[in-house]
Amino acid sequence: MSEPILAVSGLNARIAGQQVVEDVSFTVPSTGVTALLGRNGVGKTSTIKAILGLIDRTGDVRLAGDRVDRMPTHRIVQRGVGYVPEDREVFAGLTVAENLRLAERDAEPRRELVERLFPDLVQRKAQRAGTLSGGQQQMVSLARALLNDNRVLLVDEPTKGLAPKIVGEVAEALEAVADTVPILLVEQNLHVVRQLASDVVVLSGGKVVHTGPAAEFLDDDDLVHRLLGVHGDHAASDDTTNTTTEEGRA
Ligand SMILES: Nc1ncnc2c1ncn2[C@@H]1O[C@H](COP(=O)(O)OP(=O)(O)OP(=O)(O)O)[C@@H](O)[C@H]1O
Repeated sequence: MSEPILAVSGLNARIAGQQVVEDVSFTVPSTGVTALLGRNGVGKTSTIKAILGLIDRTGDVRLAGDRVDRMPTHRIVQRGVGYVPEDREVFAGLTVAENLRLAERDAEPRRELVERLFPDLVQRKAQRAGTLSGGQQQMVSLARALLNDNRVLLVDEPTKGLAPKIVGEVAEALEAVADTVPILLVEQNLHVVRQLASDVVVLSGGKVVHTGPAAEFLDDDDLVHRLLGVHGDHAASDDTTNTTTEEGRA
């Protein structure tokens, strides 16, 4: 197997004096989607922020074998770690085109690729981003990360709060994006995990409690229920597939 694009080892992070990431170790293969799963508040977002140096952390983080854990965030981003944050963070008062232009870091941004994957954004380039739907804002956020020649994308809950039809559209876009760059994906919707992910890393209480192939994990209903508090994605009812429901919200 080729070298992982991202290797996290013994990662620890604290927020406001509380340890939110504890001795976390996992790898992200150089192709495909790796899903970072867990109930609400287990430290998924904090793990991503710790990798990026957005919160204080200790531990070993390697990008294609090179240590990046002592670098400030902007250097890590320059090295090719793209971040699509949970709240999308589009500039509401700027147009779609302006939002995209601001994100261009490389001398030769991949505009054709973005236009091919997000034709709707081309149609809406003069529209102010604040007037877009949640799904469209998510596309802007993904497109911004894709403009640059990133080596890995960290994508945090891209389908959160979106209507089911739009969830499908965002998942399709992610699938196309994943053909061009490996992704570490925080995702609560297990249908989306099933569709996209080859591997899963499951957190509980800031620690890794399971890693392995995605299909194997999702097929193990008892394990899914124990670790996520929901039933697997092949269970009968749709509303049992999102870990923000049921005990997952505890
Ligand atoms: N700014 C903050 N101040 C204090 N505590 C925080 C802050 N951000 C996160 N936490 C705490 O850190 C822990 C981990 O939060 P984190 O957002 O990483 O979890 P998560 O798994 O991403 O959750 P969710 O699924 O709800 O997004 C939680 O206990 C949370 O309450």
